[in-house]
Amino acid sequence: MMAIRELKVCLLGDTGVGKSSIVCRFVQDHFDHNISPTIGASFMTKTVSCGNELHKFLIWDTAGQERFHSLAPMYYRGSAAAVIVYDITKQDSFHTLKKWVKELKEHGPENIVMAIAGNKCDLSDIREVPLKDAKEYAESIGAIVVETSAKNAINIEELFQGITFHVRMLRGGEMK
Ligand SMILES: Nc1nc2c(ncn2[C@@H]2O[C@H](COP(=O)(O)OP(=O)(O)OP(=O)(O)O)[C@@H](O)[C@H]2O)c(=O)[nH]1
Repeated sequence: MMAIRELKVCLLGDTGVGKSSIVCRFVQDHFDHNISPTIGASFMTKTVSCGNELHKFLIWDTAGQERFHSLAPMYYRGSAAAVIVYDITKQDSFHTLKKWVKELKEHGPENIVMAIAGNKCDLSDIREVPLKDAKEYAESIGAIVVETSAKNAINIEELFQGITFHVRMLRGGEMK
């Protein structure tokens, strides 16, 4: 029998950056132009095989609207990884991302793997955040960084593979 390793991941970031869309693309390989803003948080799972193991992602997709901010600790506590999402066409959302990183560093679990996702890379013609800025920032905080498009299915699998890889390294090759 294959071992199942569970991995709790939460998504954080400004409203409208595409957190739910990233999860929906990853879990259901689907994209919805008319997706509604998340209320509170939503939970989904996806199990992928990796070598001789099964990895079960337990994914908490939080609501980005400011009125739900105080709920976030319930979801990032106990997470092995946080995906912090910004929209490459909105500088403000990159600023919000930095606030989330600060909060995670102050109140999040020690050793949480942070992955920065610059979403909506299909809209690079109206980009406001240069990839270079995101890379420099990610490096300064020891985070993974990737530009994604939930719409066009770009780098979504890679994002979660990167997370698995880094969580594995932190756990000394073992996904417990
Ligand atoms: N062009 C483009 N649009 C996207 C992409 N991802 C999401 N969107 C659109 O952006 C809008 C917001 O997406 P959501 O997934 O609801 O964003 P969210 O971050 O979950 O928002 P909250 O639930 O309010 O926190 C929707 O209209 C999506 O269709 C993408 O990769 N490219």
